[in-house]
Amino acid sequence: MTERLYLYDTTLRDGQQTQGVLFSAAEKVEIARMLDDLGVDHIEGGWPGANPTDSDFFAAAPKTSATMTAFGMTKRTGRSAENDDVLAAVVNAGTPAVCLVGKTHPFHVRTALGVTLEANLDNIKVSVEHLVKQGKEALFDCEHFFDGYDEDPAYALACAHAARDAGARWIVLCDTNGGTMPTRIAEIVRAVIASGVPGDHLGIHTHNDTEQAVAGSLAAVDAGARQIQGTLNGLGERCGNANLTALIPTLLLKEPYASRYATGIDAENLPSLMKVSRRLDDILNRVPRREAAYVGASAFAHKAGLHASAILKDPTTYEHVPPDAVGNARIVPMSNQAGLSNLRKRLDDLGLTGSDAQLRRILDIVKEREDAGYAYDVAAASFELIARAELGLLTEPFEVKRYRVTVERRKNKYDRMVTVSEAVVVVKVDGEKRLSVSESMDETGSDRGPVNALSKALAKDLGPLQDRISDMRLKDFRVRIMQGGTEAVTRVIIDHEDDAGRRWSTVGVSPNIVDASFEALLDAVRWKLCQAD
Ligand SMILES: CC(=O)SCCNC(=O)CCNC(=O)[C@H](O)C(C)(C)COP(=O)(O)OP(=O)(O)OC[C@H]1O[C@@H](n2cnc3c(N)ncnc32)[C@H](O)[C@@H]1OP(=O)(O)O
Ligand SMILES: CC(=O)C(=O)O
Repeated sequence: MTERLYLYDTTLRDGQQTQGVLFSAAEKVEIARMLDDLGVDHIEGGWPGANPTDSDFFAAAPKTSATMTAFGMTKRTGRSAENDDVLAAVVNAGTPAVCLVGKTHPFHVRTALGVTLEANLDNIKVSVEHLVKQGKEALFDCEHFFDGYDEDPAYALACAHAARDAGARWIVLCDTNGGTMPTRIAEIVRAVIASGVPGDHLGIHTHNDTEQAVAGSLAAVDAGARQIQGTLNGLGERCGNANLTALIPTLLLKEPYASRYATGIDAENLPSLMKVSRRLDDILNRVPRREAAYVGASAFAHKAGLHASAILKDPTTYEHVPPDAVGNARIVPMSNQAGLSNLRKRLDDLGLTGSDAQLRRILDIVKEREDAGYAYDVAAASFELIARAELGLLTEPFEVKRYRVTVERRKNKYDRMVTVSEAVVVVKVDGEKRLSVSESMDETGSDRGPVNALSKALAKDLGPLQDRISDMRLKDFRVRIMQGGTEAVTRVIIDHEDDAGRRWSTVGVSPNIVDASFEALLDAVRWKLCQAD
């Protein structure tokens, strides 16, 4: 008989507490949809009232099968729950569930809140009762529970019971500072269950300060907790939270969890995990962690000769789960054979074939260029151009003779200082030179920057080819400085789409951001023309 384990995602709240992470409301909506498609049970959307972005998100929160949850803190001492404006903003966010954090460690009650232990207990009780009265599913995050339990078990338990008696559906034990060992987490979870909080009302929320957040969560489950809180890619305050991107496959694929528990994640959905993880990195403009468990690019990369040779005989020799179970792929980077196998598959998908010599040449070019900073896994259109060129299947219908971009700060006709970029591109089509000039101003008079000017100039007049590129639209532009220091180069990835619904990505690399951008823009036009061919 399988028991239900519940997954509570806090990417949009604790994940947003990661240094350097700042989601827009629209990005939060996209991430919430991804989480919902994945199948988590709760989505903690943020703290309504704490900042305009979180308030905007809740005002237009997407409809989800997962329970959308607003986060906040217990009411402050000296006012009623009804009159606490911070609590009111959380309760009024319109979510079916609310999770409130409260202190459970006497040291924090005295030092951080500066109130008596009794007043804190009353704040917990009254705040949770207030949620229940409003018809909310109430969750109570017991902040610093494990450290609090070690100082004063009776008080930590009293806080958990105050919330439970007030009607909280979930009592979530938090290892807020992330320093508790998994064995101690298990002991304390067992003690909480023995005190009368049933395991199917107990959650675990761990931080990764000793790189054991996932282990701590599993220890809590082994001890009887039935809700796990975590984040995609392990985002979160300081060193992060329990990484759901690692926990989810472990729960679905590893014993004793796979046969003992059911989660809301459909096994058929598991292969979408890698895409979800990459999309989050993409939104954050972060380089995906290659060594990430299950979803990292290196998670199934077999570099050592001994490993590579055995893998080709039977992949289970060096793989603990099949890579496609999580949407990942096997890579054998040091083996020519394995490299060619991968390449053949990609060319096959494009309806292309070539000789072994041609394929080896393509492989060498890709490897050399990736070593120089190109990234063909996220720029498939640029890869296709390399492959077509080497296979003799690419015609170049125009040639770029030169281009120039200038950036000028000047007064406009309303006597306001504005920045304007101007781009000039000279191309040769059918033996005829064509010069195009474009500015970076859009129709509203706003400056769209030098790359926009360059893009418009390049696509402005390709003479007889113009009709074939006129529906191209630049959708996204991502810049990353690679390597750093004096060796730094800039990598630019540009996404385009067209009226046929195609979306394609191209890459450019150079020490100069304008050159890198132009290379990516040029590849985009060349790819579009070769599709039309
Ligand atoms: C463990 C966690 O990760 S919990 C989540 C923490 N997340 C965040 O803090 C992000 C969002 N926070 C914010 O935007 C702001 O801190 C706000 C809007 C919530 C509050 O801002 P401010 O009113 O300016 O207060 P400030 O942040 O300086 O201090 C927090 C206040 O809450 C009090 N407080 C902290 N925890 C609790 C609690 N569980 N219940 C009641 N009050 C609490 C503190 O004692 C402090 O009050 P004080 O200034 O009277 O001592
Ligand atoms: C609530 C929370 O994020 C913590 O205690 O870590």
